[in-house]
Amino acid sequence: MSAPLLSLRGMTKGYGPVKANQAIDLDVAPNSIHAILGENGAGKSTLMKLIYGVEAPDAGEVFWNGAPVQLHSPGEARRLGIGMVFQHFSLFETLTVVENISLIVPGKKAALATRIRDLGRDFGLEVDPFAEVHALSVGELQRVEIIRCLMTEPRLLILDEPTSVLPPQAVGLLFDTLRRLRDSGVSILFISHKLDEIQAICDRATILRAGRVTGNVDPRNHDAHDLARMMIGRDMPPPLHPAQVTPGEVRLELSGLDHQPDDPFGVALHGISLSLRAGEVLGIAGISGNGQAELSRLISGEARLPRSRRDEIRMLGQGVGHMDPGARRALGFAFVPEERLGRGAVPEMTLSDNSLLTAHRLGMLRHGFIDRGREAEFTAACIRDFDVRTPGPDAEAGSLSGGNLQKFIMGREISLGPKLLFVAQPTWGVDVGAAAAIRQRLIDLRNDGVAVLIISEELEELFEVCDRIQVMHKGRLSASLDARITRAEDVGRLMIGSDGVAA
Ligand SMILES: Nc1ncnc2c1ncn2[C@@H]1O[C@H](COP(=O)(O)OP(=O)(O)OP(=O)(O)O)[C@@H](O)[C@H]1O
Repeated sequence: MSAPLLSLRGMTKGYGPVKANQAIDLDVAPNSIHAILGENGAGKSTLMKLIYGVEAPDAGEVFWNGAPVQLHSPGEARRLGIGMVFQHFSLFETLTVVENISLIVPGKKAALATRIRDLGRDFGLEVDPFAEVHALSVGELQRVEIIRCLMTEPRLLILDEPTSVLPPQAVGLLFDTLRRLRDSGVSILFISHKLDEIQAICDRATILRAGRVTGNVDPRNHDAHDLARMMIGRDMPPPLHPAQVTPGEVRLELSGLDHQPDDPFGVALHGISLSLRAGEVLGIAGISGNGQAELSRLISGEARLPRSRRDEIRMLGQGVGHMDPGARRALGFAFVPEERLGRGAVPEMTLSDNSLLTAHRLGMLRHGFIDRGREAEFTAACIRDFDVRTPGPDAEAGSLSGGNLQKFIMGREISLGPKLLFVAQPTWGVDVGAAAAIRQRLIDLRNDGVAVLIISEELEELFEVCDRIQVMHKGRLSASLDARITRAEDVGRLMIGSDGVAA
């Protein structure tokens, strides 16, 4: 390898008892796309935070072009030439692209707009500098974030799970951009759980397990199975076996639901109809931003209909359109929202207290007092059954890695023993081994007669677990398709609004 652009030696970082990074060595070559992979909680995000100066290491050295450097803040990292694009975008919706960029990059607006157009042309990141941010698609938002980073002329760009927010069609475009960047002299650190993506685009992969480096390979020389084994330390679980189940009574029914959300940037829903029975998994496919968030809020009860329209959403035999989430949960409904922090869990609270939020009905409240023993027992069982990597029930939810928090929330909701379970993005940010386990759990629930509704952007996932699929596009829901006989391309066509299947 040519002299590395960035070298880490012995990087170590602990959070209390958790050894998030232990003596990590890493060399990133110039002009390379370097993957960091590892299961949930392996220490990937921690390592990126050390490189970007967000966190300080307990021990270890950093070399930039061979010279030792200290990275005390993101500002220092940026001055050296290190940029980072986070998973969660930080743009102001009511400002234009160029206005957003001018908040960080100095210069006159006209000159900035020209640079935005030039970078767009050179790297396949076309976006209108004068477009208002709220009107952009997720793919365009990501382009703006990358452009903003490129304007500081980085030599190393860190991308944290960049494809997890993108619809399938946009992934190829992003990869073209990354290749062009590499060829123009920018190295890229690429975090992803998707092994096929890593093989498609990365020249090098460093694998982490439990905070240590367990492999450093050319991913093109290993198949996905090999990489998964290095990552999780064992073979992947065998494929799923959905049992023959005769669906039972209808547990969720929406009939011709129209809805205009309060949010001025929200998507209006038109004539949404679906029917889900006990012992069935129904999947809602679609590119995010087509009304899934609005539909989720109506089903969970976070958004409500007037009492007179309550029968437009029927759940477990009752019209529930006017009911709040607590009243719906009392009927046997459980729900995992897409946003883990803030809606799925309260980051500042312990896992035990987060259990209480939805599981209090399971005998955790007695005469107005919390039964702490019961609460801790329930939480410990979720942690054990769903392989949540954390010191224990007293850990704060915000201290868990993204994937482990997702496993915890899934575990909590499944442990409620619901009759109707609704999950948005069940395996978002979850590593391959844990994702397979979660999908198996969903199928087991179905086999046990639970009605399961899933919203997911991952078509493969939907085909793996669903009996039927409906596709959301511009606030409308397609007719129901039988997952066993429908082709992915047909769903793909409905996702972009060109109707290739007879509804
Ligand atoms: N601020 C914090 N306080 C306490 N523990 C933390 C903190 N940040 C991370 N950890 C712990 O450090 C370990 C590594 O977490 P990290 O977020 O780096 O993992 P990751 O590989 O990025 O996981 P994922 O794929 O789930 O995002 C985990 O056990 C996590 O719980």
